[in-house]
Amino acid sequence: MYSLDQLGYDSYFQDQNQSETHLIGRVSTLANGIYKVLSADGEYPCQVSGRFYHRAIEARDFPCVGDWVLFERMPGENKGIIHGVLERKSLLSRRAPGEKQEEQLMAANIDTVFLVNALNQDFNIRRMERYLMQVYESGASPVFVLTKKDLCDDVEEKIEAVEEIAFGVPVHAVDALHRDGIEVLQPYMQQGRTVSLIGSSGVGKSTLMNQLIGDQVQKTQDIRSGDDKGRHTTTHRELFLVPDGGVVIDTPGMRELQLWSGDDAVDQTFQDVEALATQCKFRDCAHDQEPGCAIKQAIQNGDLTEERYKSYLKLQRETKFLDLKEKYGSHRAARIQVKEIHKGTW
Ligand SMILES: Nc1nc2c(ncn2[C@@H]2O[C@H](COP(=O)(O)OP(=O)(O)OP(=O)(O)O)[C@@H](O)[C@H]2O)c(=O)[nH]1
Ligand SMILES: [Zn+2]
Repeated sequence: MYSLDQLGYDSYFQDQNQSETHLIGRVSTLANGIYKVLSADGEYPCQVSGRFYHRAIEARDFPCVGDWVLFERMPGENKGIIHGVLERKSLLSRRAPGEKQEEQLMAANIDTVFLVNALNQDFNIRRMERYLMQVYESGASPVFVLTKKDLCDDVEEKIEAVEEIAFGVPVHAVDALHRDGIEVLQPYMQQGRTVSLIGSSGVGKSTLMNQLIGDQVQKTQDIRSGDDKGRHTTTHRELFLVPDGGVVIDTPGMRELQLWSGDDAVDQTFQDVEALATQCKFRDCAHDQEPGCAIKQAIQNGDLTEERYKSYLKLQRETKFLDLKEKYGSHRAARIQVKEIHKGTW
C-alpha cells in the first residue's frame, strides 16, 4: 500500500486522470518489459496492453521509471495491464549508443536532479557544464552537490567556480560519508518531490543516497587503495521512497549521459556568453576579428575565461553535429561537417 501523495501524485497528474475504471500507479522498476507499479492498492508487475503496444511509435511512447500509468488488475492474478501513461513533467533521456540514435528513456517526472561531483578528485567544470545542459533539456531543476568536502582544502573556491558556470543554480558541499551538510538537501526531498542523482562513478552517489534514504538500500563498496574510483555497484534502476517524504530515483544509465539535442540547453547553460554576444557591434559577429566584439573584450578583461568560451563553442558544435546526424545520418553529417570546416564556418 502506498500513499499516492507520497509517491508524488499531485494536481498536475490528477487533472489528466479522467479514468473511472483504471487504477493509477507509479512505475518503480522496469525489467524485460515488466513494469513494477506502486499504487494505493499495492505493488503490481505490469505489462502494456496489446493495444498500447501497437499504438506506440517511438521509445518515449512507452512508460519508464517514474511515470504515472493507468492500469487494470488482471482478475484473480497479482498482475496488471497498463493502458496509458500520463503526460510527463520532465523526462531524462539519452541517445542509445550506435548508429540508430534511438532515444533511451532514463527516468520521468523528476523535480530535482542532484549533479553529484566529488571535490577531491577529477573536479571538472567542463563536465559539469555538460551535465547541466542535460538537466535543462529534461525539464527538471538542477542542483549541484559537491561531495567529499572533508577531503578538500579549498571548498569555498570550488563552490565559487561552480557558481560561476551555473547561474542561480544552488551549489551545496557535503561530506556524505560522515553525514556532514546533508541537511541542506532535505528541502529538495519533501513529500511528493522526486529527486534523482547524476554523476561519475565513485563520486559518492550511493553513499549520499544511503544517507538520504536512511537505509542501506544501495550498496557501496570501499575504494581500493591507490585507486580513486569506486567500483560500479549499482545494477538496476529503481525508485525509492524516503521515510520522511520524497522519492529518489536511481538509474545506473543516468550516471553517464550522452547529449540528446539541445540548442536551448546550450543557451541556458551559457547565458553569460549569450548575453555578451548580443552586445557585439555586429549582429552576425563571429567573435573572431570583428571590431566591437563584446566576447573578445570580455575575455581580454577577464570577465569571461577563454576555457569557458571554448567549452561553449565545443558544445555548440557538438549539438549541431548531433542535430545533423539525426536529420541526415552520420555519413552525411560528417560530410557537411568537413565542408564547413573547410569553409571556416564550423
Ligand atoms: N571522505 C568521503 N568519502 C566519501 C564521501 N562520499 C562517498 N565517499 C566514499 O567514496 C567511495 C565511493 O562512493 P560511492 O557512494 O560508492 O560512489 P558512487 O558514485 O555511488 O559510485 P558508483 O556506484 O560507481 O557510481 C566510497 O568509498 C565512499 O565511502 C564523502 O563525502 N567523503
Ligand atoms: Zn562578437
